[in-house]
Amino acid sequence: MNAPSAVLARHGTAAVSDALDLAGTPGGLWGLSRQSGAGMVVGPAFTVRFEAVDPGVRAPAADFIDDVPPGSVVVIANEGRHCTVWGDILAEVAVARQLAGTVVDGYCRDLDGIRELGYPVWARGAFMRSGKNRVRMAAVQEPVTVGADGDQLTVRPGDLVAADGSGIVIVPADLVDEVVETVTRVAAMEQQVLADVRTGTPLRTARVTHGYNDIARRLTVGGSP
Ligand SMILES: O=C([O-])CC(=O)C(=O)O
Ligand SMILES: [Mg+2]
Repeated sequence: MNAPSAVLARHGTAAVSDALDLAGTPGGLWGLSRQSGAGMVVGPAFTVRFEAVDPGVRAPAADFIDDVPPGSVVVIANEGRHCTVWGDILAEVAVARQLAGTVVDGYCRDLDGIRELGYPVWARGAFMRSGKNRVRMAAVQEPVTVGADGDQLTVRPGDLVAADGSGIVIVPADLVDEVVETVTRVAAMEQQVLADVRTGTPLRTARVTHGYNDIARRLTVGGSP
């Protein structure tokens, strides 16, 4: 894990999201939640895009996993289609390759096996219907569009993916240094608020003292309320 990833990994996605709000950039990936694994995962995105095939057209399972560098987070754009593009065989290879985790804008299967492996996966949910002959891999390592309900983001190869129990945040590669600096300040401010309330200061006072709500002052871009 490189230095910026290690800093972000010390904080949660909430602090990273607040830092992106301050940068005026939407980063939260709507509609996906953790399916397996634990803790905070941070790593550069390795992107994969799937497209639907017409009925009757043969489409084999996608072979990309052997090319993913260790430490990466695989980000699979499957537009929430009702078929899977991730399962326990892929997860076992991912563990062996020391990948950080997988984010599927769609569904995964073999979830019990993936949980036994302890491999971190985020997805819209679990569903067992195969993607074979329903979707095919259309691109790897190109920008992809992900997110449900029209609340979408572009993820570019090498953007940092940070994910925990609250969901996934995408940090654009050119904002990593700024976000690392801001997230450290956001987390320090929250620790000061907590320290004050633990010694009896009313929360409203502690928030004013430490500028808790200033965090929203540049929240002007993107992200549904
Ligand atoms: O076809 C899939 O969705 C992947 C799969 O089951 C596996 O990796 O075990
Ligand atoms: Mg399987």
